[in-house]
Amino acid sequence: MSSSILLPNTPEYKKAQRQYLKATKNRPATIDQEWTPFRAAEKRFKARFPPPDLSSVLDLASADGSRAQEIIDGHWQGSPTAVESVKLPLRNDKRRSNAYLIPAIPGLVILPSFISQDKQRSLVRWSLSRHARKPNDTNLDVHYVLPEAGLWNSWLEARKDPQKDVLVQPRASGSQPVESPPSGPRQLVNNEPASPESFQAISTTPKPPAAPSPTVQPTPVSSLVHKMRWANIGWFYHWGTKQYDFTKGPGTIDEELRSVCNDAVQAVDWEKVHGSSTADWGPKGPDWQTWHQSYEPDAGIVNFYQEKDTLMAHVDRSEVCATSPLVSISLGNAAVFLIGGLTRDIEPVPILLRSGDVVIMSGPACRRAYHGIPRILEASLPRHLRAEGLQGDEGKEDWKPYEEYLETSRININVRQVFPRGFDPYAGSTDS
Ligand SMILES: O=C(O)CCC(=O)C(=O)O
Ligand SMILES: [Fe+2]
Repeated sequence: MSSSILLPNTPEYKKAQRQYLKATKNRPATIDQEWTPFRAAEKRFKARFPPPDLSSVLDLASADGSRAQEIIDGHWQGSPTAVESVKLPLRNDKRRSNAYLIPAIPGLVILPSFISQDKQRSLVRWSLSRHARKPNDTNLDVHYVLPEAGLWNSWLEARKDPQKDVLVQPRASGSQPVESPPSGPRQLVNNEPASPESFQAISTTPKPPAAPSPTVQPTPVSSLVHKMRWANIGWFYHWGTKQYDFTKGPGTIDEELRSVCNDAVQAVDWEKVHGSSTADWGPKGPDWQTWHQSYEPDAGIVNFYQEKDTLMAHVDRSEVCATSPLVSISLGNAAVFLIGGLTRDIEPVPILLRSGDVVIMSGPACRRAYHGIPRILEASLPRHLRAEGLQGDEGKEDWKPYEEYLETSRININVRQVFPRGFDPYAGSTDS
């Protein structure tokens, strides 16, 4: 898709207009009155027609002269003043860059362009080639017998030799019996927020494996690669119960990723973020004073978005620690991020996230705030993620498949700390 959808009188714009008129012809005029403010915002930004107006979207990059080219190439632009933000210099930072606090969402910290261009490319490679494969679980594992080398690495081979674009077989095929969910009464999904008190109950809740779909068809590597939606990081997440499955062990956290997340948490002066907090931090009180020592990521997810994908409003409440920093890294195409409050009835704040931006969600108010991604901003891939943007010839050919994939994608690496300081999951208690 090209950026011409933004220009009236282009064939793309007119086509989107026709599709819109057709789709909305029979829609009752009052339909939007039933939507919560969060839902209404999602609808607004998701719309293909008219293309969303981003003037209400906070775009911190547009106040940064060093990102001017990135904004021009990325087509879409918000406003650096659309939402009130407060500049906070980073600690021990030679580049003299800043974090930004959003007073409407206490505990939300944005670090624009925190990840260098080199590091962005390295994290893209890590996500696709090294991480989204065994032993890490992906959305496709339950349904397909994925290639041993990992789907992405098989795709790299298939690009060079079409003979290698083999059919990936469904799990529920041939003589294999289809696994069915355990018999007996259906388990209610307990989506109560996790906490140290509920840890025992969470650990012992049965977590039956999901059943492979009996309807999926053998699918070539070349098309399955675009169906990858997520890959698990660290502690194993059980989607059926929306709880971590601690019986499967802690998994590993990649050292490069751990160090990026740690750098981000160390760069923030937490006293300035939470020093005057009046929020309820739970029975043990605020813990932000220890984050520079105690922050230790141990779980998370890599999200792979294709252009039309969205992530609906949700709260990540499965972590036993409900306050520690959640570090979220944006790579590839830009997106609109919405974050509101404890219910969907609170009007969310829209924020434009570009490749290399880091968002930290911390403290009780922010970690329990509804948030989501209603829009991937198509055609916004920055030049430094294109082969032509690489210095010299070295690595250009090698980068091409990543560029091609990113052209229509966004990757988000969302990293969490499940346990509070001093909590021993095997003893099931906190030292105090
Ligand atoms: O893609 C993003 O920026 C947010 C992802 C997210 O909220 C999540 O994975 O829980
Ligand atoms: Fe989330």
